[in-house]
Amino acid sequence: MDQKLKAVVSEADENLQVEQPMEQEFKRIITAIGEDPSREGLVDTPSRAAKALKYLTRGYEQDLDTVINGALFSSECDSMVVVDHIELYSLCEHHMLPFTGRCHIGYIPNGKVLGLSKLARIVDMYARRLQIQENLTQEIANAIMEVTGAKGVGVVVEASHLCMRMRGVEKQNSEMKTSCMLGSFMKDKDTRAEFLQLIKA
Ligand SMILES: Nc1nc2c(ncn2[C@@H]2O[C@H](COP(=O)(O)OP(=O)(O)OP(=O)(O)O)[C@@H](O)[C@H]2O)c(=O)[nH]1
Ligand SMILES: [Zn+2]
Repeated sequence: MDQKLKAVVSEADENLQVEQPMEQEFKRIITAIGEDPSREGLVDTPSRAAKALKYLTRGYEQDLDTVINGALFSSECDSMVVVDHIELYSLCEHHMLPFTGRCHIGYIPNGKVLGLSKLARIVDMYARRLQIQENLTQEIANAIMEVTGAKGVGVVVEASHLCMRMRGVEKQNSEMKTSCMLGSFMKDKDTRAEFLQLIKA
């Protein structure tokens, strides 16, 4: 490639980088809040912020099949399996501010158990999207039911929302607790009680 063409291609590359839509939007936001996006400390901020937001919402690029990666194993186990205190980081869909907390999962297998880490990966896949906590809880439970065909699934999420702490009503200590019980966890109160007891312990 001759020098002139190289220069044109390199300039086009630069423009392409600058014109990444999310970066452009962050530049506009920085301007809208009264800051100068060209000042030294902020020059790279639009691209950093875009990268961070893409990371925080990477769940949109994932699907259940890829996340599970075939880690579903035959098992005779028909007792409750509980994995608790799976930390979660999400963004509330109303303010796009973080909510963070823990997810507790229980299920009763029906011939198949799921790779342990995959429960946490399912939580992440749905948490790393714009969410409300109620839907997040339900989506996690439905996914586990769909993938394992379990006799029952229970999911409890406890989370603290920055939109309630840093702004708005500014309540620092309240947590939202949501649950979704499916199959035997819904129908059988002893199963539900066993699950709730296990996650309390
Ligand atoms: N149910 C539910 N509500 C949420 C969640 N995250 C944020 N919210 C609420 O969404 C509501 C949005 O209410 P609006 O009145 O439209 O927005 P707002 O003026 O910013 O509300 P305030 O937060 O009360 O200042 C607020 O009550 C938030 O607390 C969530 O995960 N679940
Ligand atoms: Zn919010």
